Amino acid sequence: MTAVVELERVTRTFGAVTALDDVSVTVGEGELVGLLGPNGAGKTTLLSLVSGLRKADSGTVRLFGGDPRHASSRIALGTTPQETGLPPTLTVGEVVDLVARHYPAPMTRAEVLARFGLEELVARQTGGLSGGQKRRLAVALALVGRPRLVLLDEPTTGLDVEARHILWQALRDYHADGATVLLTSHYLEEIEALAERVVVIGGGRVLADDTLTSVLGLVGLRRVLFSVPRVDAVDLARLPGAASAQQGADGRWTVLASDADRVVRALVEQDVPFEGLEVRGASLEEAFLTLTQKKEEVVR
Ligand SMILES: Nc1ncnc2c1ncn2[C@@H]1O[C@H](COP(=O)(O)OP(=O)(O)OP(=O)(O)O)[C@@H](O)[C@H]1O
Repeated sequence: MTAVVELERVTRTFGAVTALDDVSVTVGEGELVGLLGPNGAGKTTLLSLVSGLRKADSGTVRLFGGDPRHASSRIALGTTPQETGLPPTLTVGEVVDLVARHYPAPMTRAEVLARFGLEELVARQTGGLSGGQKRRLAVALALVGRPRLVLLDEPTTGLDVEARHILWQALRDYHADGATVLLTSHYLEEIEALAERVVVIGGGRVLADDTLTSVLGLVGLRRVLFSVPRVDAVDLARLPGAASAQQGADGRWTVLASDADRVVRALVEQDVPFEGLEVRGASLEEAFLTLTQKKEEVVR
C-alpha cells in the first residue's frame, strides 16, 4: 500500500498547549479514514500539518512522500477548512469556474454541481447563500481539481439532515472513484456513515486506530444508572461488561458499559440491591474519556 499521508512521532505545541503529542499515523492510497475526537483533541492541528499550513515541532510529516510545506507536494491535495471565505459577489457557477482554472484537469461545472446537488444555486451570489449551502459549496470546491487526497475538517457541521446526506453520498462516490479521504468529525454518526478506518484522537494522542467496527465497539458504550444502599462488597467497575463506575452527587451510580446486558445480569447474579435501573446511550465524550483512562492505565 502506497502511503499518501505519513506522520511519524509528530509533536506540535502552541505555547504551553501540546496539541499533538508523539503522534504516528499513516494513511494509504484509496483509504477513507475518519479522525474522531472531542473539542481540542488535535484533529485540526493534524490536518494543518498534512496540508503544510503549519510545521511540526518534532517528528516527520510526509504528503505523497514529500514535504507538505513544498507546493509541489500539494498538487494533488484538496482541502476544506472548518471556516471558508467565499467571494460574496460571485455566483456559485463563477466560483466553481474560478477554482477550476487553477487545475490542469478539473471537473466540469456541471459535474461539480450535480455531485453536490447545487444545480439550482448556480446563478446565486455566494454572499446570499445560507450557512449550509456555503458549506456544501466549500466541500464541492475541494474536489474541483480532482485531488487524489481530500482533507475535510468537520465537513457537515451546521448542515441539516438532507444536506448532510447529499454531502456524504458525494464523498462516498468520490472515494469510490479511487480518491483517499481523511476527514474529522465530532459525530460518531458521520464517521459511521463514511469511514472504513477510524483514528480516535484525544488530548493530542492517538487513542485508537482500527476498523470502524472495532472502534464502534470501543466507543459504543451504554450507561447503566441505578441507586443502591451499599455496594461495599462489589467493585462495580469490575463487573463483566463494565468499563468504569462513578457515583453522582445525588448518590446514583453510573456504570459505563461495553455490554449493558451483561452488567445488568451481573448485578442480579451478585445480589446487588439496585433500584430505579435505567440504561441509556453514553455520549461520545464519555466514551472518549473511558478510552483516555484506559490509555493512561496502559502507559502506567
Ligand atoms: N493557533 C493556536 N494557538 C494556540 N493554541 C492552539 C492553536 N491552534 C490550536 N491550539 C490548541 O491546540 C489544541 C488542539 O486544537 P485543535 O484545533 O487541533 O483541536 P480539534 O481536535 O480540531 O478541536 P475542534 O474539534 O474543537 O476543532 C487545543 O487545545 C487548541 O486550543
